Amino acid sequence: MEIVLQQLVPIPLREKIIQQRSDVWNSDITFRQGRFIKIKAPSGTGKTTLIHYLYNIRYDYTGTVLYNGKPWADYSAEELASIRQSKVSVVFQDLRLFDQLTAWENVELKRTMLPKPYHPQEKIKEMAAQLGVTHVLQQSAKTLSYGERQRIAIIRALMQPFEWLMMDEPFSHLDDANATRAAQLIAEECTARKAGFILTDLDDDQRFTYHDHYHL
Ligand SMILES: Nc1ncnc2c1ncn2[C@@H]1O[C@H](COP(=O)(O)OP(=O)(O)OP(=O)(O)O)[C@@H](O)[C@H]1O
Repeated sequence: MEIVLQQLVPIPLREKIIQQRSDVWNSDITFRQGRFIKIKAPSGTGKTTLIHYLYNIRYDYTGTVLYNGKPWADYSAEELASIRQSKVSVVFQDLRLFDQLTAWENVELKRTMLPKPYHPQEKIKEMAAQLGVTHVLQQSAKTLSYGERQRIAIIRALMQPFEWLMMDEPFSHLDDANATRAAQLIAEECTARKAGFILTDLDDDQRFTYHDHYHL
């Protein structure tokens, strides 16, 4: 199980990329399941763009992204929906919580997407306690601080089964202690599923033992 990038170049960034060296853009690389992969890049070099290509919600690129040997473009809408329910989970930089729902409802919605949930409901409480967000679970998501929203988005992403977990600067608004606890939880969940983990960040991140490092 792998994700392969072949000569991927974002059309809006084409000029910039041609002038600079990148491990990812305009290269052939393979992300393998089970590995922890760090993608480091300064602001504005395309971390969010890359995550959107890997999750197949943005298509303004040349080159190819192959998921398990098949280009994203060749998957049907039904196949893509199924992949997002059980194979690929994501924490976007803008988190994308449903503001009109409570934090709990945001997580529960994801947990119950499949008829047979991956985690029991008690797991939400357990993870919320670990990440110090028990007291906000019944609050509407729009009233949460950004750091609380980040922790809820992380818990939400861990509720579904997945072979790949992608996170775009997931700790940007967390203090060190909470980031460390979140990283521990993420690593445990990825290891239990033998999943691949892709994290983008501005800095060197010491919270995971990465197998692969790339500079965007
Ligand atoms: N649809 C678009 N059209 C034109 N330019 C775009 C488009 N989307 C992104 N860009 C530009 O591409 C560059 C990379 O954007 P992106 O959000 O992927 O960067 P990033 O590395 O995630 O940045 P940050 O660390 O600040 O979040 C930016 O200069 C942005 O302005």
